[in-house]
Amino acid sequence: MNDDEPGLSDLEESIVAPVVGTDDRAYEAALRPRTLEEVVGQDRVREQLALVLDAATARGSVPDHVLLSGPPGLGKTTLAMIIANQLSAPLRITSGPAIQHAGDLAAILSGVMEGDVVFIDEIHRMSRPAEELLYMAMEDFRVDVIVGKGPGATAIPLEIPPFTVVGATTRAGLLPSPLRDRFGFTAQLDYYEPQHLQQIVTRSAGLLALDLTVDGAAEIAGRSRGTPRIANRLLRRVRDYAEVRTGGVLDLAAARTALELYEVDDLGLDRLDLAVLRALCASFGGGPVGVSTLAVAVGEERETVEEIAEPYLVRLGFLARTPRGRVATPAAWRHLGLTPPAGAEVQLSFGDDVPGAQS
Ligand SMILES: Nc1ncnc2c1ncn2[C@@H]1O[C@H](COP(=O)(O)OP(=O)(O)OP(=O)(O)O)[C@@H](O)[C@H]1O
Ligand SMILES: [Mg+2]
Repeated sequence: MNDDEPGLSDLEESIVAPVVGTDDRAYEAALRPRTLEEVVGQDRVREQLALVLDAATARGSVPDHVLLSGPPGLGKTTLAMIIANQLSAPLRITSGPAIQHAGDLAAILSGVMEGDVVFIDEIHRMSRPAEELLYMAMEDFRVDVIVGKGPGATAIPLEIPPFTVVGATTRAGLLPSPLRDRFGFTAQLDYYEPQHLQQIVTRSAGLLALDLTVDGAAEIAGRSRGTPRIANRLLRRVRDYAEVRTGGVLDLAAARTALELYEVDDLGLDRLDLAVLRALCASFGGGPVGVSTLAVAVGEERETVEEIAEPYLVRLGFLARTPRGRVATPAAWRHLGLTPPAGAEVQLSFGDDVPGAQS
């Protein structure tokens, strides 16, 4: 995992964290859709991808390189596996952090066979020299293998057969544009609608042979923050509860009680999210307040507040990052059962998303 990214241990502990946790892995393999038809939601991406793959198959050529971009847990790895599956092609899996030297990538690419799919997860974390090698391989199907060291080193060009790179990134903005430009197709994954999440947990319940009712599924979906990975994780917590307390029926009451027990509220806010909102409204009158001050008030690192709690609060329209600091919106006050002060609307006119705004 990405040890260098702040607050990750907190992320993994949290039940509503979008990133993969240790107990997700075993389940995810079983719950992953294996074909495009099984993928729920993301209709546009699914149609576009189907077209790219079908056209290549019809032409008897390899498809364009594909970049999958979007927040954690929305299905990038799933789609990469499906691409290889639909092409009946072997999938070679690697990741940006694993490719620190151009030679690491050269070693992988020099073993590629015609039509292989090379999946590079977290592609934005590759080293610069490796990126440069990748451009060339993607465009010209050629890599320069460096033989020897220092001034005597020579580059031996090596042809590689046509293949397809599937890159995945949570931070498309960090990809240098020459690399981005070499992908013929970019799929931008977006957060899921509640009805799609409901379909996803219903499907997962079927695969796990669970007795999940329609309203139970809707309840879990509503608390899943638009993210299939979270939906599947909440489903497992509700299952635990149901097995022990309700004889195995995952209905609305079981879902509600279980998720309240795990401190996931009806919008999917957890303890940290609520602590941030409460501090902002109750201790700082709704702001503006600097993020560092806010972090101290909830007893967390600034990074934890900024990267774990805030993105979803901003997405919900509960918190605004203004040049003068963080501000609670009237919706946030109301979610806490508080009355927004007069003028809460006015404060928002400072702007709504200024990353790195005053702290
Ligand atoms: N469209 C979907 N339909 C059904 N299940 C899905 C869908 N998308 C994702 N999932 C489920 O969510 C889980 C997480 O998806 P996946 O691992 O593909 O996310 P990711 O985008 O690769 O995340 P990360 O950025 O952390 O690598 C999968 O195991 C799968 O069960
Ligand atoms: Mg992934």
